[in-house]
Amino acid sequence: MSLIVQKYGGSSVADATRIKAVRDRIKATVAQGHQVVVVVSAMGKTTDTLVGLADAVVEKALDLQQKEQQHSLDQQSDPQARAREMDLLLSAGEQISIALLSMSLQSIGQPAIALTGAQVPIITEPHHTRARVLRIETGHVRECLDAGKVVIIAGFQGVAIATDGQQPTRQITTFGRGGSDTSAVAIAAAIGAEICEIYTDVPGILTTDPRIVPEARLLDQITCDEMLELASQGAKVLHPRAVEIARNFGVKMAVRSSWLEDPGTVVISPTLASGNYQALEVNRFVEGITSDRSQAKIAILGVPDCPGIAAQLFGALSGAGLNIDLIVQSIQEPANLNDIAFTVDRQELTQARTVVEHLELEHAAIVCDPAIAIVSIVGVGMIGRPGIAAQMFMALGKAGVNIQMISTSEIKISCVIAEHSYDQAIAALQDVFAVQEISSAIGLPIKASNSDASTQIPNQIPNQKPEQSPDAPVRGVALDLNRTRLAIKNVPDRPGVAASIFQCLADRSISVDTIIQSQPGQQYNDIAFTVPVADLNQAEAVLKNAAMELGYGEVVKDEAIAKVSIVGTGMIEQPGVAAQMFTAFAKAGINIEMIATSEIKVSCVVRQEDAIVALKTIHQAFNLAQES
Ligand SMILES: Nc1ncnc2c1ncn2[C@@H]1O[C@H](COP(=O)(O)OP(=O)(O)O)[C@@H](O)[C@H]1O
Ligand SMILES: N[C@@H](CC(=O)OP(=O)(O)O)C(=O)O
Repeated sequence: MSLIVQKYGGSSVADATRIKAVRDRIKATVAQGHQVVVVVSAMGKTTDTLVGLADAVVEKALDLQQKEQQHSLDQQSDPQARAREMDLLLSAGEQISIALLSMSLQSIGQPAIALTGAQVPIITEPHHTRARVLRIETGHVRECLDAGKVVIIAGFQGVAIATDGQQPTRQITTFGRGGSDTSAVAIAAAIGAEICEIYTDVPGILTTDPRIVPEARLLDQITCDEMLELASQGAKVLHPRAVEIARNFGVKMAVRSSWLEDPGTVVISPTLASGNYQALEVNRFVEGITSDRSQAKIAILGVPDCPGIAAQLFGALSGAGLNIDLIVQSIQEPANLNDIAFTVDRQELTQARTVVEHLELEHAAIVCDPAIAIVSIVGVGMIGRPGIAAQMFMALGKAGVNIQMISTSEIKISCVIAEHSYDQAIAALQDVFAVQEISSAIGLPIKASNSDASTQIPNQIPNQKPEQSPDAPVRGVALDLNRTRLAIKNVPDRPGVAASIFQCLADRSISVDTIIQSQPGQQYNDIAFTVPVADLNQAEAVLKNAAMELGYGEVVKDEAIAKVSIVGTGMIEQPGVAAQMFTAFAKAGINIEMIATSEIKVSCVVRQEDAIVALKTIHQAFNLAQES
C-alpha cells in the first residue's frame, strides 16, 4: 500500500459532473489499495470571480501620485489590512470544493474528511497573499488516513500563528495565484508520499501551451530545472514554487489529465536522503555563489534596433565555433539603437572581436574588456523573493564593487564586474549570504579559482548541476504575457545605485525579473527590467519618486511587451542555440527588444503584438511539434 497525493485543479472540479468524475478516480485509487490525500483548487474560475468582487467594492486611486500616497497611508495605518481580508475571501473558494468533494465521496460509501489549510494545519509565514509554507503538522492527517478516510485538503492556503501577543493569534493566509500545486507538493514532502500527482485539463506537460500551439508535443519526462524555468517564464501548468519544493525535497511528481488514464509527464526530481521539513519553503534562498574569471566581455554600442541584428551577430559567432556565455541586450539609447554585450572565453576574445569587426555593423562601437569576472548567486529559493537581488547589489555596492552588467534568471543573478574587484565581491557575497540564518544552515562554502572556468555550487548540496535531458537542446518554449517593462535612463554608474533601486521595489514586494543593465556609457547606464502587470503602476510611481534622490533620469514604462523563452538543459553543451532562436525571429521579421540568458534558458522581450507568432516560430524552429 502506498500513500499518494493527488491534486485536482480548478478546471477538474469546475462543476458537479466533474466533481463526480474526480470522486470516481479517487475511489479507484483507493480500490487499488492506496491511501489518498487529495488537494483541490476552487471550482473553475471562482478565484477570479472573488478577485473581481474585491475590486468592485473598493474605491480606486485615480492617479499614480495618489496611488503612491495611498500606499504610504496604507503603510501608516495597517499594511496588512486589505491583504488579510483578501486571504479570508479567496480561501473560501477552496473551502467550497473540498466540502463538495468530501460529501460526494461519502455518498458512495467512501469515508472522507475535508480540511482547510488551517485545520491540517499548514503553518505559513505571516505574509498575506504570498505566504510561504513553514511546516505541516501531519498528525491529524495520518490519523484520518489510518481510520480509512480519504483526506481532502484545501489548496493554496494555510495559517500563520503569531505568538507575540498574550494569546497566540491565527490568521488565514494564501500562497499566491496558482498556489494549490504548492500545497500538494508541500504536503507530499511532509507526509512522505510515494508520488504527488497533479491532475489538470491537459495530458501533461507539453513543449508549449497547447492552447496557443495545438501541435505542441507531450513530454514523457522533464527535469525539475527545466520545469522551474518554464513555469517561471509563463507555463502555468505548474506553480514554480511547487517545482522548487519537489526539487529541494526529492518529491516524485507527475502531471496527468483528469479525464485520461495515460501516465502523463514525470517531473524528475533528485533523490535526496532527507530534508528540513521544519522549514519547507524557507530553508534555502541562496544555495551558492558561482564565479567565473575565464571570460572576457565584448560590448557593441549603438547597433541598429531592427530585426536580424542579433541573429547576424550570434550566428556569425557560433559559425566560428565560439561559445557565448552571458548575453545582454539593452534598450535603445538613443532611440533606434541598441547595446549588445556578451561574454566569451578570454582565450577566444581576439577571434570573437575579429568576427564582430567583419560584420561591419554600421556606426557601432566595439569595446572589449578582458579583465572582467562574473559573480553569481544561485538558488531556487530566489523565486518570487524580490529582496534577494537588492541584497546582492547592496552587498557589492557596500564593498565598493561597481556592477558593469547584470543578467538575471529566476534562479540565478549574475553580475559582470572588473576583475580587480573580484576578491571584495566574493567576500561581500559570502558574508551577506553565508551569515544569514537560512543560508548558513546549509553551509555556503564557495570554490573559485582561475583554473576552474565556471565554478559550480558546492558539492554537498545534492544534484545542483542541472540534470541532462535525454534529447534535444531545447525541450520547451514559454510565453509570458503577464509582464511589463520599466526602463530607467541615465543611472549613475557607481556602486550602490542598483541596490537602492531594487530595494525600493523589494520593500513593496514587487518581484522583478529579467534585469538588464546596459554597458556603461559616459558614467551613466540604463537599467531595464520586467515587473508583473499588476505591479506596474506602483513600481513606476515608486521609481519616479526616488529619481531625485538616486540621481537617475526618466522612468519609461512599456506595457505592450511579452517575454518568449526557450528552455533546455541540453543547451549547456551545445553552442549556437541562442543564435538559432534569433535567426528564427529574424526570418519571421520579429524585432528583439531585450535578451537575457542563463545556462538553460534564453529569454527575449518582443512586442506583444508579435508574441503569438514568436512563440509559434521558435516552437517550429526547434522541431518541437508532434509528428502528424
Ligand atoms: N507547457 C505547457 N504544458 C501544458 N500546459 C500548459 C503549458 N503551458 C501553459 N499551459 C497551460 O496550463 C493550463 C493548466 O494549468 P491551470 O489552468 O492552472 O490548470 P488547473 O486548473 O488544473 O490548475 C493548461 O490548460 C494550458 O493551457
Ligand atoms: N484557486 C487558486 C489556486 C489554484 O492553484 O488554482 P488552480 O489549481 O486552478 O490553478 C487560483 O485560482 O489561483
